[in-house]
Amino acid sequence: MAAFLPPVLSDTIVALSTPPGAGAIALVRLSGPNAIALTDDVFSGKRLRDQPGNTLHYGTIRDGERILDEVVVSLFRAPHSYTREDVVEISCHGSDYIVQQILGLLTRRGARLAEAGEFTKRAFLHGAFDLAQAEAVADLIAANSALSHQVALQQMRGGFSQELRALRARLVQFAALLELELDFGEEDVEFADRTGLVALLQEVQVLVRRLLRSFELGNVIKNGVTTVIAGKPNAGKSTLLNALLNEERAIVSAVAGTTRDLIEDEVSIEGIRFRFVDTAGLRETTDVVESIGVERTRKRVQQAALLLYLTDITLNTPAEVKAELEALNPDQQIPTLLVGNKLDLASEAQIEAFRRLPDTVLIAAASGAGMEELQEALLARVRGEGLDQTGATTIVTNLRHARSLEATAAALDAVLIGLNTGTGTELLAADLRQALAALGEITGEISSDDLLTSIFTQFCIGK
Ligand SMILES: Nc1nc2c(c(=O)[nH]1)N(C=O)[C@@H](CNc1ccc(C(=O)N[C@@H](CCC(=O)O)C(=O)O)cc1)CN2
Repeated sequence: MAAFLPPVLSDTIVALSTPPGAGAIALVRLSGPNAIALTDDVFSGKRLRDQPGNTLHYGTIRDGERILDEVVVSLFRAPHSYTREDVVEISCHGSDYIVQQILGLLTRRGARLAEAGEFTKRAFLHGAFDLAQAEAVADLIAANSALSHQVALQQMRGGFSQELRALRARLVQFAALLELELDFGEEDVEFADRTGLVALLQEVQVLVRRLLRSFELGNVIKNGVTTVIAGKPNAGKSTLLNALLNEERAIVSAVAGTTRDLIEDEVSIEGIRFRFVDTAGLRETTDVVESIGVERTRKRVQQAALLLYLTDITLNTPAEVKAELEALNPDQQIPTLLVGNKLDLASEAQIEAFRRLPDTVLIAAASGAGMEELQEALLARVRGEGLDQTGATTIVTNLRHARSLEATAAALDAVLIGLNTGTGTELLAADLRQALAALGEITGEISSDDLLTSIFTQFCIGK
C-alpha cells in the first residue's frame, strides 16, 4: 500500500506550531508514520508506542545523557488526529534555544522540517476536510474582527462546502443524463428533459450569483474597507481621523498643509474594519513637497473603496463642493460620502444648505458631534451593497472562490443559451462539464499540485 501513497506522506514532519520567541510554552508538533517512534528516541517517560491515543505524558527530552527540558507530550493516533496521521505534540518551555535543540534532535533522527501549511495540507490530502475548509483555517488565524472570525469559522466547519456540494450534486444528475445521450450516439434519444434542465440551471444560477454578490461584502469583511479622507487643507481631516480613531494619531495643527504624507489606521465598526487614510489637503500649491502629497492623494482616491470628502461648511458652498468632488472623482466611480465639518460654527443657513444634499453627514470633528451618524452612514454604505441585498447566509470571502464562481456562472450561461438555441447535446454536455469543474475547484474535488502548493504555502509554518 505504502508504495501508492504520494512520497510526501511517507515521511514524518516536524515544526514549531507556536510563534517563535520567549513564551510560557512552545509546542513542537510531529506528524507521520514515525512520529511516535521518533519521539520515543528522545523522550524519557512512558514508552509512547505502548500508550493509547488522546493521552498526555510528562517526562524529559534528552540529547543522550543531557536533559534539554521538562515537557508534556500529547499523543494522537491515526486517524484520530488533526492530520489523520500519528501526531505527537511536545509542549516544552517557550525558549527559542530549547525549541531549536528539540527540532535539531528530531531532524537528526529523520524527521523533516515541515513546509508552511503542511500539517493542514496533510489533513486535506487525507480527506479530513476539503480545500475551502482548509483555506478557512488560514482565514480563521488571520481573522481580526467579530465578522471575519464568524465567516471563517463557518467556512472551516463546512457551511460553504455543503452549499456547494448540494449545487454540484443537482447538476451532476443532469450531466449524467446528457452523457448517457451521447453514449447512444445516432439514436437521437433525449433522456434529459430539456424544460426541467432549464428550470434547474436557472435555479442554480440564482444561487451562484447570490454567492458571487456576497463576495463584495466578503472581501470587505476579510480585508477591510480602504476609506480615503480627502478635502481642502484645514477642512479638519486629521481631526476627523483622530475622532474616528479615538486617539491622537495624526498631527493636527492650525497651519494649512500639515499632513503631507498619508497616514493610515484601522478601526473596527460593528465588526467591519475600516482602514482610514488621511491625505494631504487638495489645493493648488507651489511647495514641492506638498504638491507631491497632493498628487499622491489623487492616486489614493482612485484606489479607495470609499471616499470621505470632508468640507468646512462655514467656508464652502454646496456648489463648490460639488465641483471639487467632480474634479476628484469624475465618473463617481468611487462611492462617496460627503462630510460637512464645523457644524458647531456654522450658521443656520449654511447648515440647511448642506442638509439638503444626498449622502451627506454633518459633524463637528473637534467636539465629536455627529460622529455616531457618520459611523452609521459608513456601515450603511458597506452593508447596503452587501449582506442585506444578497440575502445569502454564506458569504464568499476568498478571491479564488469568487473566480471559480464566475467561471461556473459563465459556463451555466453557455448551457442555457445552448438550450435556448437548440445546440447539440455534445456542446451542452461540454459546457455543463465545465461548470462542474469550476465548482469542484472551490472544494478541491478538482485540483492540481500547483494550486495546492500556492494555497498551502500562504499558511504559517507549523499549521
Ligand atoms: N494541541 C492542539 N490544539 C489545537 C490543534 C492541534 O492540532 N493541537 N488544532 C489544529 O489546528 C486546532 C483544533 N483542531 C483539531 C481538529 C481535530 C483534532 C483531532 O484529533 N481529531 C480527531 C479526534 C476527535 C475526537 O477525539 O473526538 C478526529 O477527528 O478523529 C485535533 C485538533 C486548534 N487547537
